Amino acid sequence: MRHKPGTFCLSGSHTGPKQVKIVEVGPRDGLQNEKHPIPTDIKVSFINKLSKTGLKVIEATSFVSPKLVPQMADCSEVMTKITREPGVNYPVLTPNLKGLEKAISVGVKEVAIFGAASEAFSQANINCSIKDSLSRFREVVKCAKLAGISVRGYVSCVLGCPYQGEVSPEAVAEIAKEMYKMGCYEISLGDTIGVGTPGSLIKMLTAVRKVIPIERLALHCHDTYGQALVNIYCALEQGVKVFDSSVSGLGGCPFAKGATGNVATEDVVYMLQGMGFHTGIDLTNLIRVGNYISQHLSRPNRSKVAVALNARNSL
Ligand SMILES: CC(C)(COP(=O)([O-])OP(=O)([O-])OC[C@H]1O[C@@H](n2cnc3c(N)ncnc32)[C@H](O)[C@@H]1OP(=O)([O-])[O-])[C@@H](O)C(=O)NCCC(=O)NCCSC(=O)C[C@@](C)(O)CC(=O)[O-]
Repeated sequence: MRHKPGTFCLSGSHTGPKQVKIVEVGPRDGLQNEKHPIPTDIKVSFINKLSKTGLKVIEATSFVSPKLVPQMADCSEVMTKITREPGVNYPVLTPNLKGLEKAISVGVKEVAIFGAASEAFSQANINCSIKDSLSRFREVVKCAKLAGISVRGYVSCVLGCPYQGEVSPEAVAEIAKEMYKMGCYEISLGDTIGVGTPGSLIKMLTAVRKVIPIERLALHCHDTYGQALVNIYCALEQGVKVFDSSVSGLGGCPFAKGATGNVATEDVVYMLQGMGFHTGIDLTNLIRVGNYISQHLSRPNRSKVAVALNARNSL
């Protein structure tokens, strides 16, 4: 059941299934930009702990150039060492066939391709034009499907680009449509630098939902300008039911200077649970995992909910 925009009901009188999917991107987006090498065993233990919180999707790592993103150089080892819990999905990023082949060799069951709605960001991030990226992605999707692997698509810079500034909703819709047509089962719309507001978000979603069913869309918010939760609320009202987030608000893209972490999973779960949505996630346990990785990174937990509950309950 889909709400008509504007008819979403906070009070709980809505009778449809109040389900949402959270895609935890902490181990990948959260850690990829960390300057100091994080030992593989810490990453593995982080993922294993996340697997016990009720999260159903944990993006574990990325199969990208180790020269460009050294923190993800141990991708194969991470995938080999983690304990894969039944019912939990561990997707990884694969920008090209080389990444896909490596991922397949360690038993990955789902991959994500990642493009951008901005030409400048595409060049900076994956070293090719949008047009060339789409040809690359078509090959990746084709081979993944032959191997029985599902593919998610990311579109970066959907609400603004660190290099070119404004990005038109039509440009976002165009690349999202191409990724959906080539066989991505879900398209995650990334506010890479966290500049979006409900105003720009609604314009962008209005364009994208004309070409892709809303239930196939996910929202991926960085919280640089503190707009992530309100944007998620707004997307919920529009009918989006999949949200990417990072425990403890970890995150950042090496190719998007100044962008801060993703919205904190703890904050998203707290808001959704308060609205009566079923997430299946144990918030207390999740906060403990956020504390664990924050301690390892020698920094405070960046989730407001975690900070509040840590102070109250000594978690
Ligand atoms: C995309 C490429 C690979 C193209 O890189 P390229 O330079 O065009 O590729 P190439 O085929 O010319 O290869 C160059 C070198 O990279 C190696 N190489 C090539 N491919 C791979 C691979 N898969 N795995 C391991 N190594 C690889 C390849 O073997 C070669 O090594 P050399 O001969 O120089 O020693 C490169 O530009 C790259 O890795 N970029 C990193 C992109 C990245 O990880 N960005 C961060 C993630 S995206 C993100 O954070 C945004 C998102 C998803 O969260 C959503 C949002 O917030 O908006």
